[in-house]
Amino acid sequence: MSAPHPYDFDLFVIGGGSAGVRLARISAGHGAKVGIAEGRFWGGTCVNVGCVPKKIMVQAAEYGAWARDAAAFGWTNLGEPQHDWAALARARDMEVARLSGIYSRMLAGVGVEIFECYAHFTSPHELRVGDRTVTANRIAIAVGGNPDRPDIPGAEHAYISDDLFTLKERPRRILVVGGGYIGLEFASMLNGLGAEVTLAYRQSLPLRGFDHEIREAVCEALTADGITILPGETPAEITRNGETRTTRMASGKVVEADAVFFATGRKPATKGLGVDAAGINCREGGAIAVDDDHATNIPHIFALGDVTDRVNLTPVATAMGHALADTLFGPKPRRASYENVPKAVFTSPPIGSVGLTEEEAALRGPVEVYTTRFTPMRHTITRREGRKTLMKLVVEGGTGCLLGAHMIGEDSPEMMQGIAVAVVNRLTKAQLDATIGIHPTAAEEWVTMRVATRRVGEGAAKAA
Ligand SMILES: Cc1cc2nc3c(=O)[nH]c(=O)nc-3n(C[C@H](O)[C@H](O)[C@H](O)COP(=O)(O)OP(=O)(O)OC[C@H]3O[C@@H](n4cnc5c(N)ncnc54)[C@H](O)[C@@H]3O)c2cc1C
Ligand SMILES: NC(=O)c1ccc[n+]([C@@H]2O[C@H](COP(=O)([O-])OP(=O)(O)OC[C@H]3O[C@@H](n4cnc5c(N)ncnc54)[C@H](O)[C@@H]3O)[C@@H](O)[C@H]2O)c1
Repeated sequence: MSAPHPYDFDLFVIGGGSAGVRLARISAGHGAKVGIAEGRFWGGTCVNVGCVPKKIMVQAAEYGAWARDAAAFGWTNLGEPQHDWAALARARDMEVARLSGIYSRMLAGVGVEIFECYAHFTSPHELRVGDRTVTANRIAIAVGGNPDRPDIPGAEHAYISDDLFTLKERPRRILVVGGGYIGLEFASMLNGLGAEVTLAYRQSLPLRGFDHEIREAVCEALTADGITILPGETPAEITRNGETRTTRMASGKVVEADAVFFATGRKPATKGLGVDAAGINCREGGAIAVDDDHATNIPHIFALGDVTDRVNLTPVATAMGHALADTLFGPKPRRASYENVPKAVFTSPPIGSVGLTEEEAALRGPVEVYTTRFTPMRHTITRREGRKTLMKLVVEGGTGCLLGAHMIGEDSPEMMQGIAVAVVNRLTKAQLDATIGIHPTAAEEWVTMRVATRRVGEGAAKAA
């Protein structure tokens, strides 16, 4: 499609991660002339230093536990499993390289012009891309974010999440700081791979925003797995003596470890992007401010994905990229929804969640809560500690509509994808009840929780 304007491209995308690649690929498929710049790695955070290598390492950790469990099922001559970190790193890095290669080839395949360098604005329609200057009718910022490091003395002695994927060997004693997704996933996985792990976070419970009962249950599970949990702790200083890092907390508590990981959040990657040269407004903290169609205050410049700091998950970034491409170049404009985004935390056991928590729902009006807690069949045999599954449904009083579903237990992220369809579409508890279970599974509990565990939110004002 030839461009009816004087610019080099119909669309130029800055950042070849989850959001940018999808936006560029679908836009080109609609016939737009598209360019994309990626300065570090095709596929972005998710493919290279996020979801993918993390999940491979989580799976590696599971095998150790399963090998230990196997004796309970009659397997013999197994011995104590030993983990080879370098072998895992090789397998992981090969898969990451394969996927990253697919991303760049996919773009070239649909005619997107790819630039393997950083880009920055020189004016609202012009970018410096490596040693070239390009112009575009529309520009999309999809530069993602970078790990943040608390500003404390000795912070340089700690690792950030990216560093996990280049470590040559597993440290023996590890302190993980942060009670969010990355803190919990890293603590659980590194413990499963044989490290002695301490997890410290500021609040009394981890995973702010998740259902309270699930937050309590994950602490029980991680503790049962041998992780030392330090709630209410914030690091104040790190000193290094040889390979030992000594972290002094604000409370005065001291933790010694061979490695400290900061998992204290991420910052939008807007530094050096030249947002001022284009006149783009940022929110406090650096995230780019956008409207419901991902337009910035400069109408032909868009931003999407983690750089907007809304729901920082890969499927959200890709959904927004796809919707924006359809809106700008497709036959029918559309928006993807930030409502009821299903979430998973890949701890052992993992967490799956969608919709309102019990606490959020109870603020809006009367709610029925259905819960079940049980030991899954596998662990009635292994007798492994801390393996209890918790499943809960949050149901609107009166209408019976499903408002939320939350679970900690094996396979919960896999199950939650299906349950999310019910919650997103406001199916009712009665419709779940009318669905026949699959036996014997843990998943059948979703359709067999008959009696409400409790009713809450009776006094709350019904939300408009
Ligand atoms: C350890 C970890 C685990 C995660 N696990 C999960 C998970 O299990 N599930 C999930 O849904 N999400 C997970 N996430 C979050 C997920 O990775 C992000 O939400 C997602 O990658 C965001 O996509 P994005 O396109 O906005 O940004 P990114 O994927 O970060 O892509 C941005 C790209 O822009 C490039 N770039 C930056 N500046 C420039 C510039 N000036 N010029 C050119 N290129 C530039 C960067 O190099 C990068 O490749 C995880 C994140 C981390 C850190
Ligand atoms: N399974 C998944 O889908 C998955 C996995 C990893 C990351 N992610 C995404 O990446 C984002 C970033 O992950 P994250 O875990 O870094 O961030 P997060 O926002 O989830 O958690 C950050 C944690 O660090 C704490 N913190 C912040 N500053 C601190 C300080 N100075 N000292 C001590 N603690 C401090 C916060 O209280 C919080 O507990 C997540 O919010 C999520 O959107 C998703």
